[in-house]
Amino acid sequence: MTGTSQLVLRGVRPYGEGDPVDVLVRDGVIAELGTVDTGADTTIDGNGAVLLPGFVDLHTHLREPGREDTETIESGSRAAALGGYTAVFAMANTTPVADNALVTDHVWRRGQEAGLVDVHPVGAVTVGLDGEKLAELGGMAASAAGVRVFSDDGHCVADPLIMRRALEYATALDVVIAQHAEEPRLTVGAQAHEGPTAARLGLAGWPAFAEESIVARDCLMAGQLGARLHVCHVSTAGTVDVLRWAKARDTTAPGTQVSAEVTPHHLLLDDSRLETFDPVNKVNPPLRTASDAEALRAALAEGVLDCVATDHAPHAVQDKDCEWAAARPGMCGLQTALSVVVQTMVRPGLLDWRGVARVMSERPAEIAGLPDQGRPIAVGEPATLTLVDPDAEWTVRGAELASIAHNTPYEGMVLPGRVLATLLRGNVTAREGRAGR
Ligand SMILES: NC(=O)N[C@@H](CC(=O)O)C(=O)O
Ligand SMILES: [Zn+2]
Ligand SMILES: [Zn+2]
Repeated sequence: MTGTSQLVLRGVRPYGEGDPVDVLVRDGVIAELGTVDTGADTTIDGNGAVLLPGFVDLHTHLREPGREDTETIESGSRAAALGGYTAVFAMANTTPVADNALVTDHVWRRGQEAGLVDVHPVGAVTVGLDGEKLAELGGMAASAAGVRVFSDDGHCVADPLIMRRALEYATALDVVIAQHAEEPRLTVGAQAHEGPTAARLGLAGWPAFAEESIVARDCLMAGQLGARLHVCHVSTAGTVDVLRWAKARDTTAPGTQVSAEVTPHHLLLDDSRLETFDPVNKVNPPLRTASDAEALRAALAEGVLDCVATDHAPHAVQDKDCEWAAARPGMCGLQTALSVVVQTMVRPGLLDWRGVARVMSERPAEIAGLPDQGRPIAVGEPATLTLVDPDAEWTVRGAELASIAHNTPYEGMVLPGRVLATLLRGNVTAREGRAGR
């Protein structure tokens, strides 16, 4: 599908607003918006579908290098394009760990070769994710990949002095530290959200305050150091309270010091799903209570939570289809994220399509400092776009997803909202359920 110099989207509604218009794309850029009489090499009929800026995922696990049996940069890129994404941030917990420029440049280059989505490597904060020695953040930031986000995700940067140093380096380099907030001393052997459900099922608890205490500590440090902190996969109502407080006391431009993401699964699911003991529901941080999920939805609508990030975490059958305690935490999310957002936020009236553009595209692009993503839909802007049928419903089938692993907690669920097409700088990267160029 590549090589198209001129393409028309017919009858689409930017941000779901107003009457349908046509969009002429020439050489990767939006050339006309309105009624387009020009012919084109490719025409996509929108039939009134919603046009949004391409989605940006700040948190995805692509598993290459090391676990290509579960996901590769190529297969994950297909899943991303099909999910409406035009940029993803690939977490550093690979084998080898992405804690140096050799690995991050490799990930970047493989992403460019696949060419379906911009794959931005996340650099590790500490060598080997061991939490003890800072990685060479400057080397990764200055390399071809130009790493802008650093995280030990999968692990918490628990040592406060290491975290302090990381925040200081991040300020000097103008990059962001994304923290997986989990006080490890409070989650030894933890299997599920600490509460009545875990107690009844006999699963060791992962208390809410193991997350909240780290978020509070890190917000205090970021505030006093003037550093930028991004909080990964917020899962509790208490963390929302801490973030609301931290954002209110930010004396620089609001929202510059601390930002936060929420996953689709923490918006939709809760720990009542654990009754079946199906490890497909095992994830880190764990599914919390229904009232936590409600607080997360309200906070996303309010802006206390900045964006949605998938934490797409593919795992092999043998690592998921086993007894609960032995199963790896994590769930696939790239192809279902938009639908879960439509289900939990758009249908109940918590977000309109402008709001979806904000939480799925504009804010994540801002947080990571991507200049050409999350842009307005306007003449002269890059044609990096996602076309969504808001009324379509579909049944999730793990086996039909583009990821190599199939661990989805939404198996058999009927979800609303479907990605019709994804464009990356004018190239059609997904269309009618097929990814490619
Ligand atoms: N979320 C998860 O449950 N798992 C992630 C690691 C992480 O995001 O902490 C993974 O790499 O599988
Ligand atoms: Zn994590
Ligand atoms: Zn993760």
